[in-house]
Amino acid sequence: MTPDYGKTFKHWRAGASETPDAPWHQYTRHAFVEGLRDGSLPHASFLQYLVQDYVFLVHFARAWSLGVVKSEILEEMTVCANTVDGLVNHEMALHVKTCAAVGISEDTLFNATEAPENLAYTRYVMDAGLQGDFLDLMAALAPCVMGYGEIGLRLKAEAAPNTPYTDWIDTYSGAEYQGICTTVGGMLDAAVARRLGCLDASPRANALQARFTLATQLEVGFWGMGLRGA
Ligand SMILES: Cc1ncc(CN)c(N)n1
Repeated sequence: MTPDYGKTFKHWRAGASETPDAPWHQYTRHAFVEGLRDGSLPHASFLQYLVQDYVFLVHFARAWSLGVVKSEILEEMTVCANTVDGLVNHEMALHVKTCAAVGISEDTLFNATEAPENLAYTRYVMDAGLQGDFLDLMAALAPCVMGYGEIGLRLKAEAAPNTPYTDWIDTYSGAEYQGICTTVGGMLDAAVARRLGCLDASPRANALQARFTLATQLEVGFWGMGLRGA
């Protein structure tokens, strides 16, 4: 079942599910994800993904901070600031703890060299926010937030009992992360209504959908990097 993260996400998700190659499906059902689910993902692949993902989250926290800058009202600012807190102080704790257990320090994580797929994704999102307005930024950020929420919930329900990746699954299916998805989804609906009225009828609908779909494709590339090795 698709989680309810608001009607804007539902609309964009549908838009990324209708094209022949269905980027949303490729993202949320990627072989990397299925490897987390059934436990077949090699641990070395998981670790090198986590190292890249730590750096990814540093840049995503920067992009959500840009959301504070581009907010028009305090409620938007609050959600963006709380999301930065969630990324930096909670989600990244998974990466730090898992990597520390195999001797990878936080310093090593912070200074890791970015893989091209990582660089492309994070800088695309940052550029969407710098070049565009709050909604351009949110359309590029939404697949990251909600996609992992959707994946986390599905894997929580479907994971093999002996998968070694339960910490990862619990992080993204847990109340804290799910709360962020729901709150961001609600804020997004209000932000769209405030700026565009009805999303469907807006002349910006296609451009925003294109941003969401491209960010989804960049998520697919990120999983691919994880499987291949950075
Ligand atoms: C690449 C990627 N996309 C999304 C998430 C979830 N915040 C993440 N940690 N990494």
